[in-house]
Amino acid sequence: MNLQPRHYPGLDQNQALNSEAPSLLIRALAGTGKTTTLAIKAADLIHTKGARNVLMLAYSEAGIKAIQARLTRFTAVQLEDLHLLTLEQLCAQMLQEQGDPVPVLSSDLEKNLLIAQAQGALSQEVERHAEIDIPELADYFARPLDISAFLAFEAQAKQRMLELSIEDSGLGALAYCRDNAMDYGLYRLLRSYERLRAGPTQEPLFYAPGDCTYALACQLAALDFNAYFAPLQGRFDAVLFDELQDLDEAALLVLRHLARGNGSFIGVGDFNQHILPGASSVFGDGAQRILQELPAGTAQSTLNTTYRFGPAICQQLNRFFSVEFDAHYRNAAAWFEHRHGDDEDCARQLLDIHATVARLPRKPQDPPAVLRIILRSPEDSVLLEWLFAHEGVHYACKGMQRFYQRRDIALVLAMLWAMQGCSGSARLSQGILNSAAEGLMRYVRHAASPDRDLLANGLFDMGALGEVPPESDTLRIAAELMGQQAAMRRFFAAHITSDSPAAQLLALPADQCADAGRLCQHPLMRQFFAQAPISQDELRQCLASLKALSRICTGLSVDEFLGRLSLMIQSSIAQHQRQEKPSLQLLTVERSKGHEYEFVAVPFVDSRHLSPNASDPERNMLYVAMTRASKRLWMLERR
Ligand SMILES: Nc1ncnc2c1ncn2[C@@H]1O[C@H](COP(=O)(O)OP(=O)(O)OP(=O)(O)O)[C@@H](O)[C@H]1O
Repeated sequence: MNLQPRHYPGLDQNQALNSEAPSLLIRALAGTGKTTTLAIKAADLIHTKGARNVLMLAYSEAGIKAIQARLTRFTAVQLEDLHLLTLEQLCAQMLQEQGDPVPVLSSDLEKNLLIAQAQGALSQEVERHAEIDIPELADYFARPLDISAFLAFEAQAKQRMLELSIEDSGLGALAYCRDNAMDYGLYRLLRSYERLRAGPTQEPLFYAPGDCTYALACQLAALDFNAYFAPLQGRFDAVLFDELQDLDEAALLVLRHLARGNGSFIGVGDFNQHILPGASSVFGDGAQRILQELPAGTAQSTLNTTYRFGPAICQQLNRFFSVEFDAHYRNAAAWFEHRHGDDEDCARQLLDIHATVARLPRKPQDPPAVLRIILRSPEDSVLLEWLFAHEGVHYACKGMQRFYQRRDIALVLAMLWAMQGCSGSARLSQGILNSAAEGLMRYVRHAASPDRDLLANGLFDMGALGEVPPESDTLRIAAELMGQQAAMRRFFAAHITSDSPAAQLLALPADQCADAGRLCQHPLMRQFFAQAPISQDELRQCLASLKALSRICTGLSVDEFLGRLSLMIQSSIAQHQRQEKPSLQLLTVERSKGHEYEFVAVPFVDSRHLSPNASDPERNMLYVAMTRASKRLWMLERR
C-alpha cells in the first residue's frame, strides 16, 4: 500500500496492516508510526474494503489531534465514514443517547467549592449518625479538607472502579479501607460528593472530565462477564484505538464491549508513555492487562523500528530506558549530547545550544530552525524566559503561558507594583493586569456558606458558588488599571480584607521594596497563597513559582525588577509586531506528546528517573520528552 510518494509501510507496519486477525494488539515504541499505521488502516478500510462507520478512538484530545494530522498528511482525503473521538466523548454520546443531557461543570474552581459543600454534608451525616467515634473519621475531621488529596482519591477510585471492588470483597467499606490502607474519610467524602452530584433523582447535575466513562463503566460492570451491551453492539465495522497505554479500569470495561461486539479491532499502545496516574499500565504489565479484555485469540505484533530518529539517539534511549529501538534510517544524521550543570549553568548552556542550532546549515526551502525545550513543569521556565529575553532571543511558549502572564505570578507582580515602596513608574501590560485581576478573583474569592437544609436533602447549593466575573470584566478592569498605581491600590483594597496577608503586605514600609527577591519569599506572600481556596497541588505550584520568581529578582529593587520586566515585554511585543518567527519554543511534556521536532533539549533532568523501573511516571515523562527529537537531542542533567 502506498502511503505518500516515496513512503511505504515498513516491514513491521505492513505485518500489522495486512493482519487478517479480527482483533489485533500492537505494542509499539515512540516514532514507530503507531498513529500513522492506524490512520492508513482507517483509510484502507473505508476506501478499499468499503467499511462504513469506522470508529477511531484516542484517550486524549492531543491523541485526536495527532490522528487528524496523520490522516491529513498520509491519506489526504475526507473520511466521512470515520468517527474520530476520545473515549470520554464516545461515552458522553452513549449517555446522551440514553436521554441524559450530560451537563458539564464550567470550571475547576466550581468543582473545588462543590467538594467543600460535600464535606459539609458529610460532617452533618457523621453528626446525625454519631459516627465520629469511628477512629478513621475522627482522624479525618481533625485535619483540614485537602482538595487535591480528594481529587487524587476520586480519580483513582473511579478509574479503578473502587465501589465494585468493595462490593466484590463482601467486607463493607470500612473493613475494606482498613485492609487496603485506604483513607476511609476520603472514601466517605467521595460517597457524599457522588450522592450530591447524582441528586435525589439520580440524574447527575453535572459531569466532570472522566465522569462519562465512569458512568458508562458502572452500567457495564453490572452485566455478566460474557453479556453484551446492546448500544455498543454491531455499531461499527471497525474500531481502531490509539493510546491504549493510558486506559484505566473503567476505560478497559468500555474497551471490552467495543472490541467484542463490533467488526475488526486494532489497538495500539506504547507502554512507556503513560504519564497519567490512573493508567492501567502503571499497575502491572499494561499489555497483558489489556489482552484480558480483548477477545480470545487476539493477535499481537510489535513496532520497534522508529522513523523519527537515527541510531545515535536510539542507542542512548535503549540504554536509559531499557527498550529496543531500531532506526529505520540507519544513516540518518542523529546526534545525542549529554551535558551537566546546576540550573544557571543549564540555562546558559541552552543559549549555546540555541546558537548552535541557528548556525546549522539549512536547505533554502526549509523553514528556519527552532530549538524546542521540553519542561516537566511550567515553573522551570521562569529562569529560562528571563535569560532568553535578556539575550534578545525570540521565544514562544506552548502548553503554558509566558511566566508573567500566569495568574499567580501576574498577581504577585501587581502586588509588588502597588506597594508603598514602588514608584509605579514601570508599566505593567494589560495582559499582566488582566491575569492579576483573574488571579485575585481566584485566590481571594470565598463562596457563601451553603444552605445546610439543601445539603441535608441531598442537593448541592449551586447558588452559594458566587458569581465568577466574565472574562470581559477582567479585561475592562485591566484597561482601567493600566498605568494607574493608585487605582490598583483601590482595586486591591476593594477585594481584600484589611487584616488579610495581602493587605498587610501592601502596607509594608517602603524600604522593604529594596529587594524584590526577598519580598517574593516574604512569609506574608506565602500565607496569602496558603489561605487561598486552592488544592495542595496548586499551592505547591504557586510556592514553586514564587521561588522561581524570587530567584530572578534577588538583589533588584521592586522598581528595577518591574522596569526590566516591562522592557522585556516591550521587546517581545516589538518582535511580534515585526512578525519575527520565534527561534526557540518552551513546551510542557504533555503538550509535546504525539509531536516530533528536529531539535530538542530536555533540561533539569534528575538521573534518578532514568532507572529501568517502568512504573515510574517521572521516567515516562522523560521518555516522552526524549523521544520527540528527529535530528538532535540534548539532555541536560541537573547537578
Ligand atoms: N512507513 C513510513 N515511512 C516513512 N516515514 C514514516 C513511516 N511511518 C511513519 N513515518 C514517520 O515517522 C514519524 C513517526 O510517526 P507517528 O507519529 O505516526 O509515530 P508514533 O509511533 O505514533 O509516534 P509517538 O510515539 O510520538 O506517538 C512521522 O514523521 C511519520 O511521518
